Amino acid sequence: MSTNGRTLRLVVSREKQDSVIRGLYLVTDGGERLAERVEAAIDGGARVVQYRNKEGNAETRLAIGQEIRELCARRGVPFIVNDDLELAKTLQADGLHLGQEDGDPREARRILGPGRLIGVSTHNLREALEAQAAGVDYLGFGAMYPTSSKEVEHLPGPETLAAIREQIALPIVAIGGISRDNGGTVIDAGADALAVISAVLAAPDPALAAAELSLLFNRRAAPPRGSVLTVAGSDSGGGAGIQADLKTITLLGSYGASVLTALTAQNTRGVSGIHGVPPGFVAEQLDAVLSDIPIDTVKTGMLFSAEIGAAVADKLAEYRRRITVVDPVMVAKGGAPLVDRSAVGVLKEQLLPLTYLLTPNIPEAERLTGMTIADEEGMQEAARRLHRLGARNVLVKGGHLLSGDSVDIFFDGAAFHRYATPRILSKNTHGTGCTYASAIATFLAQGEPLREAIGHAKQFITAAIRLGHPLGRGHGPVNHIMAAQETT
Ligand SMILES: Cc1ncc(COP(=O)(O)OP(=O)(O)O)c(N)n1
Ligand SMILES: Cc1nc(C(=O)O)sc1CCOP(=O)(O)O
Ligand SMILES: [Mg+2]
Repeated sequence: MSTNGRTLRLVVSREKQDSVIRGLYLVTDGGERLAERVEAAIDGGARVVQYRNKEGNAETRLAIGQEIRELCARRGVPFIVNDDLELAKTLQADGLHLGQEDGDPREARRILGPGRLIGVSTHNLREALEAQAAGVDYLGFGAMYPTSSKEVEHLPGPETLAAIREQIALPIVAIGGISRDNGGTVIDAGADALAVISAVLAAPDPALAAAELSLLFNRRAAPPRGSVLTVAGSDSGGGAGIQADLKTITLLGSYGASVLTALTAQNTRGVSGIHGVPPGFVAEQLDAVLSDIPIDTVKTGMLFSAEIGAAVADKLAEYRRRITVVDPVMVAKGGAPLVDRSAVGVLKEQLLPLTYLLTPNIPEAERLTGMTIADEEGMQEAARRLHRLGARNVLVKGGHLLSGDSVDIFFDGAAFHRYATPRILSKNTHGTGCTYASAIATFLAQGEPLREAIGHAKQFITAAIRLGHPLGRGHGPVNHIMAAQETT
């Protein structure tokens, strides 16, 4: 592997835990702007790139291969060629991937020489054991699910992967129909890497798609699993804000870091004073954390002013944070305003386009859209409008609608999903929104796909309200610790 002109020999280890074959393994498609999309996927977290080109003449395949080869060398990402041993040699690839009909891996190893990665496509235990005996460095195994990217003859699925896992010591790269919603299941079945074409390269934002898939591997991390940065205000009463966020993140099993945007003198009865943190110091806190600590997801709460909102948006963009849950805090439980009018404008113009999931309650959704929301249909329309304003995904929380179950409406730009739990009548609901959004950010950081993370967080917040603290003379806090014990 050559990087910046220096030639670094790729250290190939066949020990599974030391192998570079892990995480998101991107396989190229035949589309336009391939290098641009591959680089975006690398930005998002792709750790290996396989150049797979079944079309075009030799000259075209070589030219495109050279472009991707140079990109991978520049970014320090292993570059593997599919099918074609000669092309792998010409491009000085870091490895070669062979199908069952693409030649003998032993011969490929002899010709490519030591220190190159050799992988073989397998579809059942016999093929897997044969490849392992032939001394390859990793196995492809598929297809996991039906796919439109290839005519597959075999569909062993994650169940068969789980069944062969214990007999295979090599890294297993699962492939076929893998997406953000099913990738977790494939990892749980034993895959060390997810090979993906269309879920990343055909996505409107390949970097975000790669980030979502890469995050799934935190399912395997040791505790504290995943890291969450909360950017919010301090609630001296401890029930909401940074305090609620860090309790939630920690009690659910992740690592929490925090950036303060404001100090509030607050208790269960309301807010008696607010001091905003100087925007430049909010930016300085964000630099301190994001320049040093590997943060998986970000959750924002009270931003207080337009200047602070702009500083947060600038830093999220600068550090390319893609998985950000934005809880558009506007009013405290007791009715005190927590943002000024200009802050709402910055939230809409600068923060929403950087938002992975927006979690407004009804009043916040009404303020952001100018609508009046009286029922689920209104919630759906609000979600559509907020998605059009730039939020990738929207969860409109129905807690303020006073009838029936507590229903939240999710929209991802294509489909709606309804989360309903029994409504719990309690006055001890201080910090509900902060806690819910932090729980979603935490479960995302732990490698749960978005819709699963929301459902898990909905169960958690419902328990936290049900077990709420009758603390103080006003709205008591939800019960983070007992809810965590019940839902983790
Ligand atoms: C990791 C990985 N697994 C499987 C494949 C499939 O390769 P392909 O050349 O498309 O088909 P076969 O030759 O294996 O039948 C792959 N490219 N990468
Ligand atoms: C290239 C390939 N090989 C498979 C196998 O089962 O060996 S499935 C497949 C297609 C993978 O594309 P997508 O991520 O778009 O489903
Ligand atoms: Mg092949």
